[in-house]
Amino acid sequence: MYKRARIIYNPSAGRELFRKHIPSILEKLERAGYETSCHATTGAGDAIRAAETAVERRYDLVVAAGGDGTVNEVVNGLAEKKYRPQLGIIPAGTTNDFARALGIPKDFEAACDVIINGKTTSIDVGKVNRQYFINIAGGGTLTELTYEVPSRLKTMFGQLAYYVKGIEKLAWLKPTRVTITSPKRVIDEEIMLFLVANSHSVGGFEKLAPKAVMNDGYFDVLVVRKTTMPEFLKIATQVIKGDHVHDPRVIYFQTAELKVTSAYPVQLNLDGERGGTLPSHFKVLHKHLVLRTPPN
Ligand SMILES: Nc1ncnc2c1ncn2[C@@H]1O[C@H](COP(=O)(O)OP(=O)(O)OP(=O)(O)O)[C@@H](O)[C@H]1O
Repeated sequence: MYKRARIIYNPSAGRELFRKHIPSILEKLERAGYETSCHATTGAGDAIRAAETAVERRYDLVVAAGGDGTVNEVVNGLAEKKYRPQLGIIPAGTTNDFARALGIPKDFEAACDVIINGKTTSIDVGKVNRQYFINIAGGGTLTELTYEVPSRLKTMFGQLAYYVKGIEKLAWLKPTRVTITSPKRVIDEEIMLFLVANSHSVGGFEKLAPKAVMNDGYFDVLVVRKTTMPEFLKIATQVIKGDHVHDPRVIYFQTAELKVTSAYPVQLNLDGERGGTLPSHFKVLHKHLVLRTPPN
């Protein structure tokens, strides 16, 4: 019996280089025994629909080729369904945090080899209200910076655009009072931001949530309490080594479930994309998706 693979790619992702590699990627997958077809996404939300269609058509494998935004949309198209094809990732975006956390190579061909020859790993998926995330969710003023960089600017300057915009945005970071309720603890105070991580690698920081494991059934929650801006910047510099989790202004814990509410309109960010506003109910869906990952 032959197998079928659907490549869902974002032609505008990253430096728009993926399209040129399609013939060789198709060849590789066909040689590995997959009858393969492609879907080029047309705009926001299209990868969700494409993934839903791949479920209906009973594909064995869905390959998400793009950045974290595309991977997030594909996950949103698969996560709700009873039958879920396996997921492969080709990191073709500006930000490929999730692929990096999994150790998937940046080279398209090498990433395709991982899909073909790698192992299958069941990983947790985060559910927040009616949406899903695979890498990280966050709330607070700082997390708004990711969607304020126009797409063209990102194509030209890549990651650099984030940092320039990020520095500008830091001045706008405002503490907000939120209530975070998990089975073991309640936090009710003014905070700078909160992060709910499934993996340890976010925004190029390998140790943002140092204890996070993608299939342990838990989120790693990081809360930065109200601080002054110089203090906040000091915490930010500690992130490089993972020392921030020991800072008294940082709360770090693991939980499979939490609720976050606020009397103020706090924006949510899911895998770098806009995710609505609080209140939010976060739940781990343990080992919910099967991914193709590098052998070690
Ligand atoms: N054909 C298209 N043209 C423009 N935008 C698109 C197209 N297809 C999808 N998109 C949008 O592009 C967004 C970003 O995609 P993706 O993450 O794959 O790339 P990226 O280069 O890493 O960008 P980002 O860093 O913003 O995530 C997606 O959320 C999607 O809504």
